[in-house]
Amino acid sequence: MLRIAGLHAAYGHALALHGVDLEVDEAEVVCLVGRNGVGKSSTMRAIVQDLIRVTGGTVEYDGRSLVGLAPERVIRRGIGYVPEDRRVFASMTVLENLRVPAPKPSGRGDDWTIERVFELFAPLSEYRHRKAGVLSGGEQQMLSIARSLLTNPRLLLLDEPHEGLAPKVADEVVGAIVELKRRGVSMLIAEQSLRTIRACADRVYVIDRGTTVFGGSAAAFEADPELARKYLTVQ
Ligand SMILES: Nc1ncnc2c1ncn2[C@@H]1O[C@H](COP(=O)(O)OP(=O)(O)OP(=O)(O)O)[C@@H](O)[C@H]1O
Repeated sequence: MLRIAGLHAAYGHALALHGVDLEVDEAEVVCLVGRNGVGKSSTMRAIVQDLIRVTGGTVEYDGRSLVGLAPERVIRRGIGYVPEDRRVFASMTVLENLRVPAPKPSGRGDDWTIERVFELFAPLSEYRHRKAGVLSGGEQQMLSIARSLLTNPRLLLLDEPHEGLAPKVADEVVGAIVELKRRGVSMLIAEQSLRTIRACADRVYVIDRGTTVFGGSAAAFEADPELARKYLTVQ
């Protein structure tokens, strides 16, 4: 469904990506790994056309190019994006945050509703009238994912969903990712650890200094411990 080939992208004149190749197929979980600053977030931004400018290569979703679209049009095509900084509205309650996205019917008859996202993320249900700004990092992460689900994405981009979370909370987020996979949501997840790869990845791409240096099955990635040693921060 998502095909990126020979992607080059820049912030102003500063080239951040020069040769990213990756694919995500229907119902697949794909992990994008690499150390700090190698271009994982930039790749996600180049998909949603946010902040960064594509200067070469192709980014196609369902066979059509995303390059040059406004970010909201990319989202309307069925791509959900949960950035690293989560971007919840701190002064609004959990419920008010969840009422922000304009619902887009999926046409598949299994649309997400606020009550369904509360089933997936029980703490959000409990804190529905609390201001988002006082939630823990893990709860804000859940809120950001929940809000994105309400647009009924077929593909969800998660940028380092465990960043800064305590191990137990990170496990809860992984649990939700596994459940989303079970429900057929395709995901591209930026990662610096083996946690999600072990829990649910089908495929892994490694980025180093703006270029894809490995692409293969999660089993092939795990079979070569040198890859994790060289390109992951947490093993
Ligand atoms: N808004 C920006 N303006 C200019 N350069 C940027 C911007 N964001 C990132 N960069 C640069 O782009 C390169 C790739 O950064 P990117 O954030 O994509 O890496 P990353 O793999 O996601 O790492 P991290 O985990 O630190 O976010 C880095 O050299 C970074 O300094």
